[in-house]
Amino acid sequence: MTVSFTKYHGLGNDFILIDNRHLPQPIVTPEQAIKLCDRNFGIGANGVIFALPRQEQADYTMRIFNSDGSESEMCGNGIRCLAKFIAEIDNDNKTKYKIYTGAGLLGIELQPDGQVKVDMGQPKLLASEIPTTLGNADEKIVNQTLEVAGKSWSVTCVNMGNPHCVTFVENVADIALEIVGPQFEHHSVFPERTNTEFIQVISPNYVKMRVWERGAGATLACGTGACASVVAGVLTQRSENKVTVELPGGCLEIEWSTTDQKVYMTGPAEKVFTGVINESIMNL
Ligand SMILES: N[C@@H](CCC[C@H](N)C(=O)O)C(=O)O
Repeated sequence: MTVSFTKYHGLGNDFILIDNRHLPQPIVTPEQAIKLCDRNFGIGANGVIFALPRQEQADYTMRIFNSDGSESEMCGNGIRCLAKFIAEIDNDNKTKYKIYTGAGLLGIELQPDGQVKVDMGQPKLLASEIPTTLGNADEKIVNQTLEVAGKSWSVTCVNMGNPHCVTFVENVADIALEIVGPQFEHHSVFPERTNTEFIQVISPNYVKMRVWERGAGATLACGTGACASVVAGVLTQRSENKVTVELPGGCLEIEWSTTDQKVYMTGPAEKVFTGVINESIMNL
């Protein structure tokens, strides 16, 4: 069995895109995804994304496996890459798509300057929705204390389809990501693990972010994480609702709309190369 793929990235958060239009289930298994994401023995990526047949009123369904083989409900940088990939394989002049994800039906717009704008939906904020056992199930987790790696952190939790734990710090450069990141990810208060964002507020509409992703580790950018961070910034009165988020891979423009309470993300997505996966890798 041979499988064709296209490699894309959104601010250095990189993905293997698979045309899965003919089948409702991913044609690559989680075990194969781990191998494909390996930077030495595979193609190298933070995850594998599938363009699956439509569901409900969507044009397509998106699914994503992280580089550790776990599945996520949603991926912000990935959905921008998927939109460009779909435009390429459909080869039409459409600029608007509806994509069904684990966060529901999301609207995407390819903009004339090459950027992609995504309606990321409304954030979920209750502890039971994150999910986290920090605090009561029916309350928001805002500025709550969490002990991680022998230190007390003030955290705010946001679900953007996937779980996020946001913490504001003096200087993101000081965070020992490889040490604290895994301890947040696997903390017992997060039954489905968590993505963790470390945020330094430069001004009310400009923040710096570093991220430790569930199932992928330190990445150069995380779209859902940038959205969660702006929501957390508003909830804790540290930022405005329209913010430039600077990540190691570049900047995303995020707005938490006061009109429809949805989060809007605008950023780039770039094709890198196409290829065919060797049969021996698929057979593991
Ligand atoms: N990088 C992504 C998020 C990918 C999924 C995440 N690791 C998870 O398991 O929830 C983004 O850009 O949002």
